[in-house]
Amino acid sequence: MLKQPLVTTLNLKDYTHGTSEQRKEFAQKFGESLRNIGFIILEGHGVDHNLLDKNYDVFQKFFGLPVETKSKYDTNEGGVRGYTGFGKEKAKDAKVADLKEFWHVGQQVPDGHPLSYIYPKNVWVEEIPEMKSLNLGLYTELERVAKIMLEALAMYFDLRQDFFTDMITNGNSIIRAIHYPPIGEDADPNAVRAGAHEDINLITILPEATESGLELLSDGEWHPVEAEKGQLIVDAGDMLSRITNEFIPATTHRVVNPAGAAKNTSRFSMPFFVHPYPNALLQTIPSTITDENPEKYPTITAGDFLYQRLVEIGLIKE
Ligand SMILES: O=C(O)CCC(=O)C(=O)O
Ligand SMILES: [Fe+2]
Repeated sequence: MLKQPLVTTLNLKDYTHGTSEQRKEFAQKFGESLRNIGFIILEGHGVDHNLLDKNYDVFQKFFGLPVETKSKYDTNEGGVRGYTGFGKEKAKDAKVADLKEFWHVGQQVPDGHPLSYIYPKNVWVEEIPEMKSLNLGLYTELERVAKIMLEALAMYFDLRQDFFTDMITNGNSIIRAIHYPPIGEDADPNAVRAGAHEDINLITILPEATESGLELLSDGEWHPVEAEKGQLIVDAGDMLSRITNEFIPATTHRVVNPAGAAKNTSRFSMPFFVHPYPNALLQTIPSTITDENPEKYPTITAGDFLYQRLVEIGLIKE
């Protein structure tokens, strides 16, 4: 018998263009796959490959700038906008920092919007003026896909259609463009590109990275997760796990260091972390509370939960 792949591939067109039966089937498979392994691979999402390529181009240009130039864009705003240099972030409970530098693009709300006083402003790079519209175009597209996925998830849980999408409208979602440089001779032998961790947010959408290395942990074993060109990887984070009373796991994953000649190659990725707005309540979905699985977590706001986790990973000092 053919071995089933660990991570299920789904086609979003079955939901966006399908009959009501196909939509239901998509929602069912999506929910079940997240439930089983916390990850799926997505096709048919309509994100233009040119847009992804062009974003990779500008991010590579940015990370190639001299350190002094990049540092101008380090806002020290808890690492949530602009540039964060090497050695700042480590996985929760890890002893050494990850081997990466990154760039964050957050939600844009109009001036005067209540959240405009809460969200730090995005930072744009003088040296690469085309970066702004490309990054915002990518943000809009990944947010569009996120909303469809979360609408399907609401169907899976028999919730009103906009249960999750209301939470992420003007949400604190963020694109994180990451550069993992070549592994130098002087690298700390204990340091990895991204240490084992769970994502903090509801779901994460990961366009395919420029190199392999992503792995997920299942039944105590690490398994590579590879997306082909044009596919997106989608995984569940702690916030989703929390409000589903751990019915959906936030699966642990990591990015391993390459071996051999690949050591000399940089790796770039650009996950989109889908977050609720800060005052949204992370409250257990009632249907996930049963006699065998009593409610595990008290209600907390998304903002308070995020703050706790950013302290744990070293991006905010208490
Ligand atoms: O770089 C990747 O492929 C994944 C990175 C990741 O898991 C994260 O930043 O949370
Ligand atoms: Fe992650």
